[in-house]
Amino acid sequence: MIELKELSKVFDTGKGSLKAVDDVSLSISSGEIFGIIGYSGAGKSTLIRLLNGLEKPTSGSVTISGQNISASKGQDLRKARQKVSMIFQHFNLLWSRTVKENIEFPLEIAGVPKSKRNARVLELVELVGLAGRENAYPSQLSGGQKQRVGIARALANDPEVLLCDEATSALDPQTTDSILELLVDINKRLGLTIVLITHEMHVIRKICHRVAVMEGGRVVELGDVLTVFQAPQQEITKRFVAQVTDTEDSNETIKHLRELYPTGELVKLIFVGDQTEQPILTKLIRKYPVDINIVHGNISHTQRGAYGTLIIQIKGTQPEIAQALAFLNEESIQTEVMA
Ligand SMILES: Nc1ncnc2c1ncn2[C@@H]1O[C@H](COP(=O)(O)OP(=O)(O)OP(=O)(O)O)[C@@H](O)[C@H]1O
Repeated sequence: MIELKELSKVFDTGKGSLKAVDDVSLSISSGEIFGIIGYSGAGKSTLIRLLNGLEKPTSGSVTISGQNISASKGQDLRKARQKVSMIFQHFNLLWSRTVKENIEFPLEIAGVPKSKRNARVLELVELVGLAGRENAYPSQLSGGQKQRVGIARALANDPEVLLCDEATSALDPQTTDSILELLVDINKRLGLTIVLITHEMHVIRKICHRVAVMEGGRVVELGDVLTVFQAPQQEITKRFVAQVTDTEDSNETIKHLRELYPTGELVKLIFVGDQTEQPILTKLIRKYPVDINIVHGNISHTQRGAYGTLIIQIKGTQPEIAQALAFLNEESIQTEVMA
């Protein structure tokens, strides 16, 4: 569906040249929700502008549904860009137009006749949950409602790809969740391919199928969300994953427990997918004469299934503890004895 091949973008700054996107190759399947995460300056915005044809690559290519966007010009480029739509952090609505008129705008530009426009706008208003607010002005809407208008407007001309540029960064956590749910809903209902850029790992965890981590213009890690959360490879990915799993609390608790119980072992267990629903600890204490103390735990849900971490203290003799750990490994639970 989307194919990036050896894509690079170099900017000439006053102080020399700067590689904002550096040799990126990846492909995104039709119907996928693909996340790109990185800190400020990593090259995410430049990459997304290359995707919608607003920037020309210095080298490499962007192909969407078989059409090379980066090599197209004039009428061809306009046609190719119709397949791609975008929503923004600050919504980019027309303030002097109502909800209905904002959503209608891209239809007007595309030359859709007035009679057809009305029906399409009402359909979109319904789809994004704004029924009853058609005649309100953007200034009368909450942030979440403004983004719903942005989404409806982006969908007006039936794009194949929706690009989301930090689309929830200006929203509070609850509103963020409702917009993310809407994106998942339209992805499923319309089979729309979604590419989003963000610096927030919870956005990736909640809705993406796969994730690419960007640093210094390069994609340094790429994989299925569940795999990346379970076993991040790069330092930067570990930091992003820690945003949504580790808490200050757990470190404090471990330190505290170490002082309270100098004996035994503190072990971090990592569960993935179906394992999160199995009574593995019950089996363990029935089988081995060890005591288990649960110190900290959480389960997170991704679009690809659940994963969880649990920190336990195991008390018993050294051979008993070793047997218990071997049992957990046999059950395919990843274990990490904490120092
Ligand atoms: N038009 C431009 N001219 C010169 N340098 C640019 C231009 N656009 C981006 N850059 C530089 O390219 C690098 C990548 O910027 P980019 O905006 O793509 O990163 P980002 O990951 O989106 O960060 P942010 O979230 O802060 O926008 C930065 O060092 C930036 O200063």
